Amino acid sequence: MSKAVVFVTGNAKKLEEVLQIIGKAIPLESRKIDLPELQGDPIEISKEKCKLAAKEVNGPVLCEDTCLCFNGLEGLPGPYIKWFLEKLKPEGLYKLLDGFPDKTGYALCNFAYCEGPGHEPIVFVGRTDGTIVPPRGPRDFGWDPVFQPDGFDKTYAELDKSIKNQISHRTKSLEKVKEFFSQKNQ
Ligand SMILES: O=P(O)(O)OP(=O)(O)OP(=O)(O)OC[C@H]1O[C@@H](n2cnc3c(O)ncnc32)[C@H](O)[C@@H]1O
Ligand SMILES: [Mg+2]
Repeated sequence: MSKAVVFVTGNAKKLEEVLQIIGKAIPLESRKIDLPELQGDPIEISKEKCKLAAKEVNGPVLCEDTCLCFNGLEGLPGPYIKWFLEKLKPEGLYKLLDGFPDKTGYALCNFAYCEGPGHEPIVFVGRTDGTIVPPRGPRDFGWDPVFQPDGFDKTYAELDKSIKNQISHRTKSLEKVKEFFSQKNQ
């Protein structure tokens, strides 16, 4: 019998969303491990992160790395959003764009799957475009208060969770992950 896939993250809110989105489509175990915050290209970061996770778990793993990219800043903060958010808080993220007329941006979620140590990870990209706005809504998950997805007049934080989970960067990436597992298990 194949080993269960372990989803590795140190972020409880991420895990909560992942479980809501995938339901029973993929039987997952989760493991709370704080993986290093790597630098570089988002795809490469998620691959390297996944290799480290596979080593820790010594078996098949899924992990993901999330970016918030500002078009006015050529894609930054991107994979460094965690530190920007931690230091500047949601207000400061919006203020970063002072002097930059383009307030558009996108949320990126790159899931990566690795069969185990020594295997090359596969990456599944999910992207949702939107606008960076002054913070509105609850503050319980990251930069949700400053991201207003295209086609909505509410931020991720203000939207019902069920709506966020229909349109989010994470959902789009996980749709590809689900497709991959359904092919794999045929
Ligand atoms: O252990 P991992 O999975 O790496 O968890 P993390 O919290 O370190 O997550 P990332 O390295 O992917 O950094 C992404 C940052 O963006 C935040 N974040 C991730 N997904 C988000 C979402 O859907 N909405 C708002 N903020 C999000 C998260 O809290 C981090 O501050
Ligand atoms: Mg991280």
